[in-house]
Amino acid sequence: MIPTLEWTPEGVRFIDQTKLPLDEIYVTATSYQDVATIIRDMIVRGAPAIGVSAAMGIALGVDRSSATTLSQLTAEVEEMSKVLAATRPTAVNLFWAIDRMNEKYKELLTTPGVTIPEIKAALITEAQAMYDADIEACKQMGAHGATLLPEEGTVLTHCNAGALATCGYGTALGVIRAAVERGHKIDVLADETRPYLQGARLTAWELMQDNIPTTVLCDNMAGTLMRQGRIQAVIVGADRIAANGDVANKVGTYSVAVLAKEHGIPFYVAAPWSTIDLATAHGDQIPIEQRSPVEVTHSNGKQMTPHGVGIENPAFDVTPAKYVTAIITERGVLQAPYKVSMKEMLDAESAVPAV
Ligand SMILES: CSC[C@H]1O[C@H](OP(=O)(O)O)[C@H](O)[C@@H]1O
Repeated sequence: MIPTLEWTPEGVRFIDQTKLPLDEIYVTATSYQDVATIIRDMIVRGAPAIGVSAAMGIALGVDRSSATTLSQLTAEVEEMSKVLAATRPTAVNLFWAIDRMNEKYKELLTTPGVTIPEIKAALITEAQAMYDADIEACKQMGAHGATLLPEEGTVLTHCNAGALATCGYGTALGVIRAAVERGHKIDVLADETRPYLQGARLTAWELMQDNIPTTVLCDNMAGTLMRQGRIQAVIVGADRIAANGDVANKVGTYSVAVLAKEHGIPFYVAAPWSTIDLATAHGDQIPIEQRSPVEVTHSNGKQMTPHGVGIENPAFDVTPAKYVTAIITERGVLQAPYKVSMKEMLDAESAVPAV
């Protein structure tokens, strides 16, 4: 399994995704501030991965704390949570994970006579449980979604929703992996996904590790290949799914979804339940991260645009629910049009049975 991140006695170790695909370099965070920098600089990225990273960041910060009283420690946990929550605004998994660690901390405080060492150990256990749960959820997602993919055919994906975006198995790429493990003969078209090139650098690298045939496309090629009948399905990840089923994902996803609809190609979203955000009514309310213009003006440190030209660099876009064929979760497949609302499904703690 690809070691996207892991808890070690020295700290939280990450594969440096800015160095892939040519160099496999690891960095170890020894403070929660290190983890925040690693998330902000996209050394680790991907909604589920940054959520668990933040959880481990809080566990690390508490583990390294020199607080001698619970009130000191509480103030420190509040500060860590604020710093980690400020790293990136779109992926709801980040905030879900930080909230879960805070809920665990508050629960621990209600334990009579709880000691700081006991709290330290319990938060490490909680973060590691989230890590294990992510891998299990991705494998369940894979099992539910595999049947939706062609027995034999070409699947397009956008960005990287793979092992490198999670704790090691992937959401969209997890469904592809599961289908291949079940004998489907699938080859993958990976959008390069400018400007950060998650597809060209990360999806291509990780699928080649699994010997899954992969071809990299420029982001302007999918429409033509769809018109030529060369794509049988599209599957992507998500950073936040609003209560009405609108999906925020890497910029360019909306264009692919509209093209898929136009060509009658199924468009699947694979995401854990922790990506569904009932507090956000519809997609236009999802905060879209605006990243540095340098990511667009430069490639490998070489400037490609004239000095002073205007630059747009939204990191995500929103795909309205009407373009989504189904949302694949660890609890089943939510087939559009949704028979019940996301809220009813979450309340029911169960999803529509897998197709
Ligand atoms: C499994 S969700 C991965 C999701 O996160 C990516 O964004 P980023 O690389 O900026 O963190 C992209 O939206 C992927 O679909």
